[in-house]
Amino acid sequence: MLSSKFIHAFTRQIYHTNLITSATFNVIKKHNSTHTKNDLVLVDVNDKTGFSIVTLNRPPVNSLNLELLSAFSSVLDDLHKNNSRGMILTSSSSTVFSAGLDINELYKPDMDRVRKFWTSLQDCWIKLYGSSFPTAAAINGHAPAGGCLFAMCCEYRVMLPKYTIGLNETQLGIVAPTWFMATMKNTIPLRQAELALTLGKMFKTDDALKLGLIDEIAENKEDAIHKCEIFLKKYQKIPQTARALTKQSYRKNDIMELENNREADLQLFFLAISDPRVQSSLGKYVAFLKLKSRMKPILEAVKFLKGIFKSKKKKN
Ligand SMILES: CCCCCC/C=C\CC(=O)SCCNC(=O)CCNC(=O)[C@H](O)C(C)(C)COP(=O)(O)OP(=O)(O)OC[C@H]1O[C@@H](n2cnc3c(N)ncnc32)[C@H](O)[C@@H]1OP(=O)(O)O
Repeated sequence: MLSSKFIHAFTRQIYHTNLITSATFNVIKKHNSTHTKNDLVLVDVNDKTGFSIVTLNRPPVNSLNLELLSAFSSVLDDLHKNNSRGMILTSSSSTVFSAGLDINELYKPDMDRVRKFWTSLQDCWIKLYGSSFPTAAAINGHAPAGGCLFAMCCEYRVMLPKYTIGLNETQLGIVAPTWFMATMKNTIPLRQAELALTLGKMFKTDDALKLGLIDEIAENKEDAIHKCEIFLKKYQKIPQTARALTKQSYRKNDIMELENNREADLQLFFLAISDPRVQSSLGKYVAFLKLKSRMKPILEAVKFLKGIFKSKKKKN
């Protein structure tokens, strides 16, 4: 049975897709520009196609903190209100799509802030996974955990070579929420999803393609965006309402599961982050990331010297 909340959402959806006229959309087209949401999320509407390129812009790695999630949630609202023709999600970093949740929000959290943080994450997932407009991800860098989640929420994924993507939570000693798992189950075969989730596996671009976790590989960011546009254009001939309702029907059980249990999900999250073992795992992980970051110049120097040594050996 559909909850009354969801039926309302559907009715609203029909209202939006049918009754928001193209005149509304033209207003946006006329004022076509790059909008910013505190600079953390950039929105660029393409005049010709009507597609919005939404760029996550929180250097260095687009880790999802409360402010970034709030800005993204508000962008998703705007796209919905403006009856967007389609969205392409990407990143301003040249090597990272998104590093997932900001570990600093989870490690020794302030309880008031972390409540808002988790609620914002729930909001973003519900809005993105259930969006009325079609979505594609141009994955121009690594996409672990929450980064992979947002990419999987989109209906199409194009990724650049030699990066990694996956839900790696178990490797951090944490459990991905059921709605993260549901999103993966909607993307790759069930058995593969179970293995990927329990192993916390990160897939290289080629393997992600074989698995169906991504749909295409692109040469560079521009090519990825172009491929996403080709995908979105396929919907131009399909009546909007039929497309939107079909997508939402397909995803409604997962969405309703969270919609109906948001407080319980929040309490489960509180329970997890209050567990000393989880805090200890997160503490070690924060330290590991910091050490890895500091070691980078040394590792790069070693790599450089190895290269020189190899080429000298070849000459001899
Ligand atoms: C607890 C209850 C249950 C909750 C359920 C939670 C569900 C989802 C959880 C998550 O999403 S947890 C996040 C998981 N993310 C990761 O494991 C990714 C970690 N990061 C990386 O692997 C790498 O940073 C990268 C993304 C591959 C990029 O590598 P690169 O070499 O380009 O950059 P780094 O030098 O590693 O990092 C730069 C800088 O960013 C900091 N940082 C990286 N990731 C995060 C993060 N997720 N949160 C916060 N900060 C992050 C890293 O420490 C460096 O900082 P500085 O030391 O330079 O200050």
